[in-house]
Amino acid sequence: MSEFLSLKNIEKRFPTSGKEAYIALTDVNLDIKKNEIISIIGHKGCGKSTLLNIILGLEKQSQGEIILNGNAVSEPGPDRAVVFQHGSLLPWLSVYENIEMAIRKIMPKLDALTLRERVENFVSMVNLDAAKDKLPCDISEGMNQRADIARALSIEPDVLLMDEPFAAIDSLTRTTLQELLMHIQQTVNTTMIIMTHDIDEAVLLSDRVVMMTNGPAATIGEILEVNLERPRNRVELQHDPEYIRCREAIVAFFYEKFAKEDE
Ligand SMILES: Nc1ncnc2c1ncn2[C@@H]1O[C@H](COP(=O)(O)OP(=O)(O)OP(=O)(O)O)[C@@H](O)[C@H]1O
Repeated sequence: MSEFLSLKNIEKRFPTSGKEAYIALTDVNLDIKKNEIISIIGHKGCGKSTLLNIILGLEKQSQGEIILNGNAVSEPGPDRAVVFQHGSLLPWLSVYENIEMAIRKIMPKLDALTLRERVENFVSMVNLDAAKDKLPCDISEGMNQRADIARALSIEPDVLLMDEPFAAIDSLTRTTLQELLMHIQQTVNTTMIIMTHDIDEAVLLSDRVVMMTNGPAATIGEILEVNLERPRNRVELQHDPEYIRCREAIVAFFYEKFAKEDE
């Protein structure tokens, strides 16, 4: 694995009504390898979404740079796809049409047969064959997230960014979605960056867990390697010493070193 996404000295300041700007992020440095799966975990307000928007090119950092495949990121591009907490499918298009439209935009020259095969392949990847002709409003929130993941992956991005993708989903469905994502991680070659609040989710899904300190001026506090083989089985992991070690390290970071009062 070679390093291909680097966050170098990222700082983000937001203007305020006063004289001083609000420093949301400072001195964020991270090298991510191709096909690596990273979770970024932190208390509310530590700047996860801000960092995600900077990597996507939707927000400009105040200092530093993001290098992807040797180039500085300055705007959004098809090499980065995103799944947000609340799905972002176009409500007037079916699941199939949403995925089809995403592919058409990036690969306008695909012939009709290849396009159809490609859409159906991604529909199947997230087990939505039976619901492919439904509108987003006629399927559950979990199915919307599955469709959104399929749509994001269908353009074959180099990096898939996910902003608390399962946070709005009930816990049993969330488990199913995490299982599905683990299966997808085994089948596609895409670097993934998952923003989350959920300790078990971070350990289960990731190769490394990046722990953010609290804001203002949040930064990376610790990085934890998760040395668990894949495929991973969540039930067996409950007794795995490495899983327990990772969990304890994250709990210690967030509840001892960087505890946060309820606001
Ligand atoms: N446009 C903005 N203007 C001013 N301050 C902002 C702006 N966007 C974010 N912030 C502040 O920057 C900090 C980081 O916000 P951000 O939304 O990135 O955190 P987060 O970790 O994603 O939070 P959450 O877990 O609640 O989604 C917060 O204190 C927030 O209030």
